[in-house]
Amino acid sequence: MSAGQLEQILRASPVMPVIALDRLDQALPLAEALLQGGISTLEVTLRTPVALEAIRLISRTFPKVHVGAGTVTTPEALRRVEDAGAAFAVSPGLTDPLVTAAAQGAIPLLPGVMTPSEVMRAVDAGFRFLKLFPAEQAGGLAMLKALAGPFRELHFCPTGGITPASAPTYLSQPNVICVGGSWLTPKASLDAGDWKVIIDLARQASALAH
Ligand SMILES: O=C(O)C(=O)C[C@H](O)[C@H](O)COP(=O)(O)O
Repeated sequence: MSAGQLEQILRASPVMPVIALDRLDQALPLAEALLQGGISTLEVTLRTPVALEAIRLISRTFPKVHVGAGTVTTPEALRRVEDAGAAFAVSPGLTDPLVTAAAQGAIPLLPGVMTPSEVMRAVDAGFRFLKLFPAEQAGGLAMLKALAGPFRELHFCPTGGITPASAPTYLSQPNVICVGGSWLTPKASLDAGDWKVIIDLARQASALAH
């Protein structure tokens, strides 16, 4: 696990698109559209059967893209995404087996937390970059402000319920390194192959200040 590597990846784009791909042929045009719009870090969730192949394809084709794997909940999933070429992994939470697997693995993990005790557990395990998930339900901005008191050295990527309207306020919080969201990749645009919509959404998102 390398915190420096993860920091560089998370700082690369203010918004990390959270992606669920239904078809493998969407992977490359989508990565290209996001890149054209200025977004170079993306999270392909393991929610669909083509996710692993999509990660493999994107990482081989676009060395400049930091392609991460989302919904990594088990050591086995972590090994599989590493083999597929993922640059990092994201989990909605954190378990003891995942802590062990991340420590032994070669790619950094961004674990999910939503309470102070979960934050403390993640810190004990050596993590400094955390995903606040589900961000809005966990208390959103007010929660992040409260966490900044006792946990000064931590950086969060809030994800879950964030919108283009709320993203700038989240990003203005000193303890927010980037935000995650699915709004950059609407299913209808993916299905229609409407890459222009996605380029525009990515342009707007990449123009947001960190
Ligand atoms: O599947 C996972 O592991 C996830 O990471 C969940 C995502 O973070 C949220 O589904 C994104 O939420 P929205 O932006 O509100 O759509």
